[in-house]
Amino acid sequence: MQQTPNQALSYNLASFSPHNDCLFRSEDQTLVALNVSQRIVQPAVGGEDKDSLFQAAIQRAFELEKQKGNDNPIIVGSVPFDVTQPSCLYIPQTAFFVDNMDIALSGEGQQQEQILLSHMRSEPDEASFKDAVCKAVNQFALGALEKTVLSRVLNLSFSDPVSPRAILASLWQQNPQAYHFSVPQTQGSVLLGASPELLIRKQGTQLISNPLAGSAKRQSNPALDQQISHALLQSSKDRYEHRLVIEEIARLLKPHCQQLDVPTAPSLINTPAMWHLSTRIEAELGSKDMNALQLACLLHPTPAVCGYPFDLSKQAIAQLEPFQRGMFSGMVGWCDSRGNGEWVVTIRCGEVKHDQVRLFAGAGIVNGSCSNAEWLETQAKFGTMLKAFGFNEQEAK
Ligand SMILES: C=C(O[C@H]1C=CC=C(C(=O)O)[C@@H]1O)C(=O)O
Repeated sequence: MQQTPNQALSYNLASFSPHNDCLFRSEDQTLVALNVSQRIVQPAVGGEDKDSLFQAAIQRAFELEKQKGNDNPIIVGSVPFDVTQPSCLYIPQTAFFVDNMDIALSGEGQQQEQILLSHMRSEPDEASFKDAVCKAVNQFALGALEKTVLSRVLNLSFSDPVSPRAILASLWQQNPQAYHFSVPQTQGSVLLGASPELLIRKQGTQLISNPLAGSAKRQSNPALDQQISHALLQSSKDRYEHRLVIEEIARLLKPHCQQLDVPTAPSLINTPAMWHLSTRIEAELGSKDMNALQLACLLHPTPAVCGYPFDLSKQAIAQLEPFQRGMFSGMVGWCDSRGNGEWVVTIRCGEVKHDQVRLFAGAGIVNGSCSNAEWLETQAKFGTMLKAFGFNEQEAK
C-alpha cells in the first residue's frame, strides 16, 4: 500500500531502479517514488480545467488510493510537449521526500565511463537546422508570428547498455542547482535530465514560477564569463525573447491570483554550461481550488519552449522540426491529492533505451536571431547531458 509522501532520513541512489521508480529533485528535497500502483496515460488536453478527462482520471486514481488507506496520494511523472499525446504519470506504491544532503551517490557516476560511443548524429543536421532558423526568421517579417523555438535531437549509439542511474548520478554531481528527474517511459526508455527551469511550484495558496529565456554559453575565463553575462542582460533581442514568456505567464496566472509579483526586469542565472535571463514570479492564489497540475497545464507549453503566439508557433515547429519532441519540452514533476506540487520544464534532458540515447536541445528564435548563433546555443545546451556521459559539448556536431 502506498504511504503518504513523508520524510525519509536518507536514501542511497544504488537502490534506485530507473525502469520502475521515479525521482524528482527540487531545490532542497528529492521525491523518490517507488514502484507503480496506478499508471495514467490520459492526454493532458484541457488539464487546467478540473472537469477535464485528464483531471477526472487523476481524481479517480487518487480516490482509489484513498480507499486503500492512503490519505494523501501523490502523482508523479511526465507530460509531453504535445498534450494531445499520452501522458506518462504514476501513482507510486511508496513515495517519500529526502533532504538532498542525505542522498548518497556511492560512486554511481563512474559506471558509464566503461562504455564506448559508436555513433553520434544530429537530427536535423547543421545545414538543415540553420535553414529552419532562417525560414522562421523570414516568417517574422509577415507580422503575426513573434517567436518560435527550434530544437534538435542528438542520437547516440553505444557499445553496451547505458546505465540511466549512472547518468543520473553524474548529472547530480555536475549540476548541483538543477531540478533532476528520472521517469520510466512506457516504451521501455528512461527520461532523464537536469532542468534549470521551474514551471510552477504550489504550496497551499503560494505560487512560484521561474521562467527562463535568452541564453549565452558559459566561458572558462572568469572575466570573459562576466562580460558575456552582462552582454546577455543588455541584449535587446534576448530581452524581447524573454519578455514574451513573462507576459504570457503573467496573463495566464492573473485571473487566478489575488496577488501577482512580476519583477519589471529579468535577472541572470547560470548553470555550469549556460547563462540565462530569468524572472522569478511569485503569486498568491485567490482560492485553493486549482491544484499544482492544473496550474502547470494552464501554463504549459510556455513561449520558452513553444514560442508566441501559441497556435502559429506550434504550426511553425511542426513544419520546421523533422522529429517528434515526445517528452522533450514537456513538463515533469508531481502533485499530491491536497493540490501541492512542483513541475519543471523538461529541458537539458535525454531518453536512454538500452544502448541508444536521444538528447534534446532547443533555442528560442525571434527577429534578429542568427542561424549560426542558434546552432551554437543548442550545442552549448547539449553540454549538460553530454558531460554526464563524459563528453564535452564540442562533440555535439
Ligand atoms: C528549449 C530550451 O531552452 C529554453 C529555456 C531556456 C532558454 C531558452 C533560450 O534561450 O532559447 C529556451 O527558451 C532547451 O534548453 O532545450
